[in-house]
Amino acid sequence: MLQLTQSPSARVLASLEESYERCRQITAKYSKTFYLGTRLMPEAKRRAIWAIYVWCRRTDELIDGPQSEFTTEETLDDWAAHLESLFQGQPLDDLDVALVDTLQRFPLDMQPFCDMIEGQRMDLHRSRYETFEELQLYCYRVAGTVGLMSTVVMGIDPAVNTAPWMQAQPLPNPAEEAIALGIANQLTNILRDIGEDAQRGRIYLPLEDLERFNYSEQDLFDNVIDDRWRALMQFQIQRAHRFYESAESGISVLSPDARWPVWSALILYRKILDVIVENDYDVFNRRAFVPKVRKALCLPKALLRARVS
Ligand SMILES: CC(C)=CCC/C(C)=C/CC/C(C)=C/CC/C(C)=C/[C@@H]1[C@@H](COP(=O)(O)OP(=O)(O)O)[C@]1(C)CC/C=C(\C)CC/C=C(\C)CCC=C(C)C
Ligand SMILES: Nc1ncnc2c1ncn2[C@@H]1O[C@H](COP(=O)(O)OP(=O)(O)OP(=O)(O)O)[C@@H](O)[C@H]1O
Ligand SMILES: [Mn+2]
Repeated sequence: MLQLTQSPSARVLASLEESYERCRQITAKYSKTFYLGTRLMPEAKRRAIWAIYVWCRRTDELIDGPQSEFTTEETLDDWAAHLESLFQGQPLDDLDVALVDTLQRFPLDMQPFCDMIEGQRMDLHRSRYETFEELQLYCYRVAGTVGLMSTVVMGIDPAVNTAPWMQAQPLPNPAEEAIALGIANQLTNILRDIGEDAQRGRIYLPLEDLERFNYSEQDLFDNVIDDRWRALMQFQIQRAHRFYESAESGISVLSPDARWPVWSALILYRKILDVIVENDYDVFNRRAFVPKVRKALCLPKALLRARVS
């Protein structure tokens, strides 16, 4: 049984190897898609992504996990203080050891980590979003931030800037594209989990969109699947596709050894949208997931995209 919550104690912390190994196991257990993506990366980068994954997962679990009923503003303040300690090079528990090492190896900025904690704070206070603009801020905080963190680890291809007249230019920074991919993933995640979230009284779909399609909150809680719902879902799915599209050009700026992993994660996570359509938009009674074999079949396509673009 993997444990995500740990209390600091006076005992000796895990070794670096043990800590990274636990991060690997947790990533493998919690996210088949992203774990698969990391398996395609060189060792040093994949280990760093596992360490970041675990910190993100632990942050998410404060709000979504089994202990979440005990999470308050203060819990998140403590978690932010814990984060500062990590950035000062001080691990407080076994899982921190890998992240502190990662922070020493890669020039990660603390801001996206803080922003993610603020995203979780939004979940503490609200269960509705009036407009897409409000939802987009939430998506940036809980997922766009992951794009920013991951980009630092994956690195930028120095060859992108090799023309003589460009030599004085700084390396390009595909931050917007990285954020767009995070938002696309989060929108997908929201669509997949509509039923589950409704059971917790949560609606992430912007209320302005529900209104536009003349579909009420009560319809959603009653799991009504009709033409209004299908049209509303098509609209949401199209929006997510647009974010995936705007992320694509950023991948060719990344270090070549990161392109296949990111294309794979993009294609596989995006496929969840296709499965929702195949399930006739029933996100209430069926969980949209991409079967293992179908995932494997996508990998050559991702490799091709990574090579040609
Ligand atoms: C292959 C690769 C680089 C992956 C990055 C893996 C990573 C560090 C993921 C962290 C995920 C995490 C636990 C975030 C906490 C908040 C949260 C839960 C966000 C949702 C993830 C869903 O994960 P999952 O399907 O396991 O969720 P369930 O528990 O099943 O509900 C999110 C949907 C956000 C994921 C966002 C990303 C992975 C960012 C993607 C962007 C990049 C990798 C940047 C690429 C760069 C350019 C230039 C395009
Ligand atoms: N149809 C399903 N019904 C119920 N539970 C499922 C179903 N499909 C998957 N699960 C379980 O739900 C959890 C999350 O499923 P999911 O398909 O999202 O896998 P994942 O590991 O999170 O991968 P991904 O990164 O692709 O989201 C997994 O533990 C999985 O065993
Ligand atoms: Mn998942």
